[in-house]
Amino acid sequence: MTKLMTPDELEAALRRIGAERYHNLHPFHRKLHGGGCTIDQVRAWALNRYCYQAIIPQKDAALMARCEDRELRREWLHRITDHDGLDGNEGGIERWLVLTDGLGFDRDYVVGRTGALPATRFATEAYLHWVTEKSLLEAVASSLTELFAPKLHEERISGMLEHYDFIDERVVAYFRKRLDQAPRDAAFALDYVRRNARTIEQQQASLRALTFKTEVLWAQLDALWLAYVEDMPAPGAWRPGEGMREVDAAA
Ligand SMILES: O=C(O)c1cc(C(=O)O)c2c(n1)C(=O)C(=O)c1cc(C(=O)O)[nH]c1-2
Repeated sequence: MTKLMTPDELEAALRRIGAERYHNLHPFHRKLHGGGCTIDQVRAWALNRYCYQAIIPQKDAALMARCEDRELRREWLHRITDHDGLDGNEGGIERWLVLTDGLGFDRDYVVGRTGALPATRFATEAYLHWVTEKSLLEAVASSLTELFAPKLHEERISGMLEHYDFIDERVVAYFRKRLDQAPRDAAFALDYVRRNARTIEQQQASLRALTFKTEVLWAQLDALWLAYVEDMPAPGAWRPGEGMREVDAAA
């Protein structure tokens, strides 16, 4: 029978979900970080992943819109500016576009998302809907995949710099920045869930939220694999050569 957990037991159960389900385990990531991707597979990944980047500040705004606790809003606010930028800070979305620039994409094509796989759009939109519709606790818990992100980002930075001559420091800047941002955000969210999941139902809902989020991430990589490793892109999805800046397309 499910029993009430102590905060430490709850944290251990959350971390187990990460150990078993986080997308660092996905074969596409192993291929990407190990140097096994072609430049077009890296392009497909960066183009699709833009959809995730774009939805993050929207889901953070949705979370804040339903939040009556001023302290929580104050703490959550910087997540939006981390991505959208403010004043002198260019923001994570801009840094992501530096990555897609480095891969030769036309910015309007990336931002327009018309070349993204349908499954990528559905998965990222599902995250926004989840945060909009579920309890605040579940919305916060769904961000906890970030507990596991820094290790993955480190692997990505070193693996991609080592294996691909088209990747340099400028284009991995997005991930370097997340190495500072993600641990701070994840520590806050973890503490929030530890303190606020006080009933069996709340604890189980928090675990389900984190599981759901690992599925949002996993489904995106399944779709990439099918489309660009197995060569089955959906009709209308990006094909190599499309959406490039003219100078790169001609090169
Ligand atoms: O590259 C990755 O594997 C990865 C994963 C995740 C994640 O685990 O959700 C995030 C990010 N990156 C990321 O860059 C990011 O800004 C971010 C925000 C969030 C969130 O749920 O609020 N997750 C993630």
